[in-house]
Formats: sequence, structure tokens, C-alpha cells
Amino acid sequence: VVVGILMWHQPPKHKEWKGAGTTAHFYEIILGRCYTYTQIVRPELGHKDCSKIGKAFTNAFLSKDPCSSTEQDYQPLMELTNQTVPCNKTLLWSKTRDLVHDYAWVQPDLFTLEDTLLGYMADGLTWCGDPGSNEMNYQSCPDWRKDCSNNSVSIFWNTVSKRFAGDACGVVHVLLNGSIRNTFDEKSTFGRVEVFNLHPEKVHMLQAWVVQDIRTISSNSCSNSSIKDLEAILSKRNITFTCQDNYRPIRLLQCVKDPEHSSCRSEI
Ligand SMILES: Nc1nc2c(c(=O)[nH]1)N1CN2[C@@H]2O[C@H](COP(=O)(O)OP(=O)(O)OC[C@H]3O[C@@H]1[C@H](O)[C@@H]3O)[C@@H](O)[C@H]2O
Repeated sequence: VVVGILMWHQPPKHKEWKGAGTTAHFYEIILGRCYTYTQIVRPELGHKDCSKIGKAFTNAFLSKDPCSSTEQDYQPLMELTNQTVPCNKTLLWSKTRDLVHDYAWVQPDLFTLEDTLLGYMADGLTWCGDPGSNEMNYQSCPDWRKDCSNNSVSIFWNTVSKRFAGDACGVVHVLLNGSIRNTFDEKSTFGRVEVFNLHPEKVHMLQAWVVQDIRTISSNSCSNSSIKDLEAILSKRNITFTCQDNYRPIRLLQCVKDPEHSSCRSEI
């Protein structure tokens, strides 16, 4: 009888992956973030059924192969979290995660994906399930490079990024990193998903702000060859492209963290 009870108590056997496992207390975190967002951060969004949204989120990946995740898996969740971003207020980014959120924090009328309900709920978390169990796999989840690219987390970000770009209108902004060789990376989510889901009949301009690390020598990174590639893609899609080097408000934000740097000493 003891052996039977011990066998019965065996934790579910999950497949071993090379990435970190589901974030501990995942369900409680997304539920709490949903209530925080809808009741405190953006109450103007109106009532959302957070328990339904939480269930739709976990149902998107529980008991499913975490290497065969699809956009379809996330459709019920997407339908419960529709949100309109005002025209001219969409802010995309690539390889500038920290700086873009510092800037969005001081410019609350701009929306990065994290400033929408789904992005706010999922930011920084990991999650995956397992076909052989109805439990989350807290031990490991697929790594994008070492296991598979169609994993639960990557497909989620592709799906929500696609809708976020598709919903944009007016002038869209993107914050790019002028300190790396591929300032515009065609393989990034911005380059692969968002650029191609902007609707030319709604979005007439994409304005790029290219920022460089404050310690690197400032050169005109808007003339970077990868930026020319971005311009070519957009002109084929009938979207005007403009580029601004070291946009002053963002430069000032960088100087907050590095006030003694020579380029920060000019009069404000
Ligand atoms: N927490 C967030 N993650 C992501 C957002 C996002 O908005 N929030 N993403 C993607 N994303 C995930 O971040 C890394 C790559 O970033 P990184 O290599 O720095 O840049 P990406 O262009 O791939 O992605 C940023 C772009 O896509 C949306 C957001 O609206 C930005 O305009 C990759 O795993 C993506 O799946």
C-alpha cells in the first residue's frame, strides 16, 4: 500500500528542455497583473473578466506540446483582450528594451506593447505545458535556439506583436539601437513581424529614433546600411520612413543615468 501511495504521489514526469521553466506562481502573477492593470494602471480600459482571461491564457498552452505552439492556441485569449491604442501613440522597439520602457514611463500617452493589457501581464514571464499532463512545467521550457522556435512564449510574442502592429494608425514610432551593427535586424520581432503588419491604409509614416550608447562616439546611425534596408521595405509598402539620430528627450533620459558624461554637460 505504501509503494502504491508513493507511486501515486509521483510528480508528473515532464520532458526536459534547455530553457528555464515556467515562472513560479505564474497563474497568480498573470491574474494579479490583470486586476492591477484594469483597476489601477488603465481603469479607462473598462471592466475585463480577469478570471476568464487567466483561464484563456493557461488553456493556450496547458496539455499541449510546447514546441508546436500556434497563433490559433492564443485566439481565445486575444478575443478577450482587445484594446484600442490612439493614433500616433504606438511605440515599437528592438534591442532597446530598458530605454524604451524608461521613456514610455515618462511619456504615458505613448504605448509600447507592455503598456497594453497582454504585454503588461506577460512581460518577463516564461510558461509552458506538456501534452502528457495538465500541469505547467516548472522545471524547464523550450529554449528558442537550442530546442525550438515555435515555443509557447515566442509564439505568444509573435501573435501579440502582430496584432499590436496591425492595430496601429497614424505616425508609428520605433526606438532602435545605433550601437549595434544590425540597428535594423530583419530577423527580429520588429523586423520580421511588426514591420510587415503595419497597414499602409492606416499608418502613413514610421519614424525611427536611433539611439546610441552614450559612451560610444556619436556617428550618424540613420545612415547605417540596415536602416536603408528598413527604408526600402517600407517604401515598397507605401509607408513613409523618417529617421532621427539621438532624439533629444531620449538623450536627456540617458544623461539622467550618466550625468557626468561629456555629452551631458551641455546646457539643458
Ligand atoms: N517582453 C516583451 N517581449 C517582446 C516584445 C514586447 O513588447 N515585450 N516584443 C517582442 N518581444 C520578445 O522580445 C525578444 C526580442 O526582443 P529584441 O530582440 O530586443 O527585439 P525584437 O524586435 O525581437 O522585439 C521587440 C518588438 O517586438 C515586441 C515589441 O512590441 C517590440 O516592438 C523576443 O523574445 C521577442 O519574442
